[in-house]
Amino acid sequence: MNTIWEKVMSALRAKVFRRVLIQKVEFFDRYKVGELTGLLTTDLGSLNSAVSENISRDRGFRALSEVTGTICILFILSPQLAPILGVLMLAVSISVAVYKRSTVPVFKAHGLAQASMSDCITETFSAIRTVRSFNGEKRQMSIFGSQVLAYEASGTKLGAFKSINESLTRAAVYISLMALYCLGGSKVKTGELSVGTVASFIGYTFTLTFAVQGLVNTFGDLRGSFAATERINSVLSSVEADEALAFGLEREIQSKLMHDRTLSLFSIDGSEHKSQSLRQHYMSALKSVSNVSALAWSGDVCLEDVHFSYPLRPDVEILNGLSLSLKCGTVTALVGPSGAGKSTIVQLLARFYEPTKGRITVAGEDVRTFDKSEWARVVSIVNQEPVLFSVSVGENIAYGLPDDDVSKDDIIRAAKAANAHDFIISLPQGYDTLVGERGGLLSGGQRQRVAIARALLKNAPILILDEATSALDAVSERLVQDALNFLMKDRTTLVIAHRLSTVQNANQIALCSDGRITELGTHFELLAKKGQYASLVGTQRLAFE
Ligand SMILES: Nc1ncnc2c1ncn2[C@@H]1O[C@H](COP(=O)(O)OP(=O)(O)OP(=O)(O)O)[C@@H](O)[C@H]1O
Repeated sequence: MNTIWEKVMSALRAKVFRRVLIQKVEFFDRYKVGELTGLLTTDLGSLNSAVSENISRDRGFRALSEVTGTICILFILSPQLAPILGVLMLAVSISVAVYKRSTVPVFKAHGLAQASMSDCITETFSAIRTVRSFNGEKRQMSIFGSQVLAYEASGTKLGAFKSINESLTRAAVYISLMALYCLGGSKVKTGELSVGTVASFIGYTFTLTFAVQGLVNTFGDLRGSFAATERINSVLSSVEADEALAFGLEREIQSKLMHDRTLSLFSIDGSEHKSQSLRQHYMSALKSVSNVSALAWSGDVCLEDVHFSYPLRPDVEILNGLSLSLKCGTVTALVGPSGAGKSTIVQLLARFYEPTKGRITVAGEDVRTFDKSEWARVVSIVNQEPVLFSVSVGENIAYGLPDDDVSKDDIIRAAKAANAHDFIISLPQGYDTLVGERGGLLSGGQRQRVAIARALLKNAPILILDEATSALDAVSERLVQDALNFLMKDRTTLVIAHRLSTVQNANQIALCSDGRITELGTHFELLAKKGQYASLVGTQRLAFE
């Protein structure tokens, strides 16, 4: 039983993880990392312990059989006393259950206080650099301090409720026993029952008391597990899964199942038949995947009359009729004031979100006709703060590529081209050195060069550089810029940069303002226009030739 339950739990954990993973990006805008972590740890943990204690390890069944068995014995011993005892026990159980129900808000508040604490921890540590750079330590400590106090207060309240619960239960049990002594005593006095029968009856009553208590606890645990299941369901049903991603993922899982048994936990089984048939319907609407890459290497990427609002703020239109053509194999720089929508364009090109109106095409084909896993393969993004994973440098460079497609030589070649090889071989274990959580054991410039090596190895035809060099000192910036120039060669590149000096060599510069492209041309053409771009350049007081 135990083994079966552990298997069921592993499968459930994997299914919940998969369901979270394939949600649309807006799902992750809505929920905090800590909340989602809680779903997979605390909620599934309480479901696991409730069921494994009570069903898998038979505690609940044992309590149930003990209660039934003892009641039978009591009936045999004394058919007159047993119903009276039954009524008393039932009254005790009902009052305990009612009381426990009234403590649900206290339990909930305690759970929420715990979740807030874990949110604060996740938020602080996952953004430690931002905290450092803004001297935010004191602020975070103060927030965490108030959450610790709130947790302490809810813990104290919960403790008080628990002890009242315990005292009431015991008082009720002893009152029942006293009533039984009095009643039994009077029956012995009138000769209706023998002393022995009453003594054994009282002995069995103790057994029944403990068994009933066990049963009440089991119901309490099961109620907790229903609450956890309800929470998991309510979070997962709040937005739709991203079918364009789910389909590609499922196809990849199926193709890898032969080699990787752990993936079988994540594959769709018969119980998800409905979503499988939906996915097959979706699949039939998709174009053949093999030509995405060919199209992206040979055709322009165009945003055609794109309108967009973030799903969490549907009434605020961020892009309103934006059109821009990224010529194949050339560099387009996107500039504009803060909040104009530049990063939003990146998110649409990466297909984290889809336009609300208009379309994005590659060589004339709407990108929505390709599944997202395939699309992800043709787009590389290098951010200002690249995210590295807490594995080795080499594994980070090869991240996401099939193991059998990448050799150590390929990794070294990419690292050399990204100006990263020299610093990597000076690390204690070279390419096998672990980079720490989010790459924290490397400097900012080193992390970027690893990210560039990763993009080089991925060899995607479309490249997006989002403010890639703005956080670096002069030496690192030169190393990173050289690596980027190599990376951009022959790729359709979109560069977003606030410092206009870094984009003057782009083939075209697009100025984004109020959710549209308002100026388009080369650096000198736009300067000659004396429009918004020229005044932005003026504001930045940069010395151009
Ligand atoms: N996930 C989101 N949900 C809702 N609104 C968002 C979201 N992300 C960005 N916005 C809003 O969209 C608008 C455009 O933001 P965006 O990040 O695209 O601007 P930007 O031009 O890249 O700015 P910056 O140069 O400062 O990075 C802003 O008003 C921002 O508040």
